Amino acid sequence: MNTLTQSPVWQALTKQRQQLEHMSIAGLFEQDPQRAEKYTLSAAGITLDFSKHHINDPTVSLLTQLAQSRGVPAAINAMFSGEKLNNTENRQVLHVALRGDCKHLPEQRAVVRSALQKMADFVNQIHSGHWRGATGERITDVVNIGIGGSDLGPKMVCRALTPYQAPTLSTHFVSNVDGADLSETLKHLNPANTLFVVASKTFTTAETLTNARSAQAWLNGNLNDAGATAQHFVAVTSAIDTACEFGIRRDNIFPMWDWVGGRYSLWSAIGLPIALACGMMNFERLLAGAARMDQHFSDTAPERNLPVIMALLGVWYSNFWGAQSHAILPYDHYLGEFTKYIQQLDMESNGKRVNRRGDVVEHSTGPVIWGEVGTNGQHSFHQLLHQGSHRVPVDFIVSLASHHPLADHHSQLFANCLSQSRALMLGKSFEQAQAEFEQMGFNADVARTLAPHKMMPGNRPSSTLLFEKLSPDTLGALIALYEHKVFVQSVIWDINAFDQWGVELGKQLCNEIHPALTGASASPFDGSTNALVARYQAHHHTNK
Ligand SMILES: O=P(O)(O)OC[C@H]1O[C@H](O)[C@H](O)[C@@H](O)[C@@H]1O
Repeated sequence: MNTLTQSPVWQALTKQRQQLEHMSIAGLFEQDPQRAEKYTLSAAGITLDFSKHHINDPTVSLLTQLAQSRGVPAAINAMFSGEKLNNTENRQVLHVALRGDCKHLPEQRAVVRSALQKMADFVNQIHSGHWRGATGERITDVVNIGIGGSDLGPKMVCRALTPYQAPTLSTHFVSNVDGADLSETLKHLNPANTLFVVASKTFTTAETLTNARSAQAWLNGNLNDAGATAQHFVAVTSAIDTACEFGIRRDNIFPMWDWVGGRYSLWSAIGLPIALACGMMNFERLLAGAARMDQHFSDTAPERNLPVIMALLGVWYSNFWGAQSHAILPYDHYLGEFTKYIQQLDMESNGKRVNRRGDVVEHSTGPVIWGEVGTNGQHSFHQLLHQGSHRVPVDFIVSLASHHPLADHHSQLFANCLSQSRALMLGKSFEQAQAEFEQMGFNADVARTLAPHKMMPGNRPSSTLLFEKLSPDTLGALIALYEHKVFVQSVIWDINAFDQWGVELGKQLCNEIHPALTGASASPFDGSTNALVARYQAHHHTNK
């Protein structure tokens, strides 16, 4: 069998790139008046305009052929049927069962339904004030202690759904082992009104356990009650016995399963802070929005399939245009944590260098994901997007209506978003730049000298994702869209998107270095590490 890069479709795409290199995106619009309409798709309340890309009909046709030839439709079917796609950990990949009917997965649906009921009962107890802290007071603050997938998803969604939050309950997120994170959070809180959610699929993550122990000491110390954990701590984990050993009551433990990956888990009880903050009804709307995107993904042909198209565009730029990064720029204050969330989703899933059989791949895989909300980024890194030497495809994300129709803020925001994608595409010619300098009063020689600095090459690609208003349903669909995009790319690259062995070595080494810092063990490391350990020891010795 041909390797991926030797396959006829790959070779044809390489030729396509050579042809399109000489055509500007703006020129493609002139050639085809139907272009915007043709390259716009909608599903589950989300519209994707992918017309501002280096593509034409033959490109789209070849890219969808690539998806077919790599078995994307069969892989989608395999995921929804519960096949063990996570081959290195021998696990199913069933985050879709957390939010859809999945009639053929009755076992998973039954446990999911019972977990949702347990969440609903708990949310009701907290909201109604039936659940009280150890001193009899109501809970007013929830602190989620978790990291990675047990933090980024619920944190991102809670911020995104701020307009849906109940005013009587505040949510806080502590993830970093840096004591500043926990201390800065707790200093504003009253232990009598505080509930901790310890979120850890494995219940072995060092940062989470360290933070949870310190939170427990703060609670018990302040309430002068060694038994306060029972009313102030709940856990979400698949390691129920370990959580019990920590002191959390078995009744107060919400389940997780090995068929849900950490970075795909916000739909499970890991989403408890979302349900507490926004109510169970809004949590279920989030699930329903994701389920609508799941249905579109599983039922739609590749050329009309939003996640597949987004995945193929990513492959097109990573593998054929040499793009090493991808910017995600939400023009939405509430999506302030969205790019960080997608960073874990994409980079932990597709940041791999071997295929499913362990052979080193001969092409690039997942890009560096980065970005920030607009318009803030415009006054920071957009300079590089417009004139830098890197090729960075962009996703712009924007809503038609704001939760805050304040004067003309939203029309300004929307106009800025459209201006950026247009500026990236059109650029500014040398002549335009020179003429602008002459209009400013510079003579022709000076204007010519300055013009290269103002000139912008343009022809830089972007997609625009549009929806009516940021609601739980829309957000659910948007997240599911990116999940599936990442999955499709992994299928095309033949990598396992569901393990993360690359994070393990750092953890192992930390277990060796940490005791050396306190002198509890020797320091047999490399010269640099030994010297840095010695500096740490010297500092702590002299400051004793
Ligand atoms: O939920 P936990 O088991 O505590 O895991 C938290 C996180 O840490 C790990 O190191 C992985 O890199 C992440 O994928 C995971 O989400």
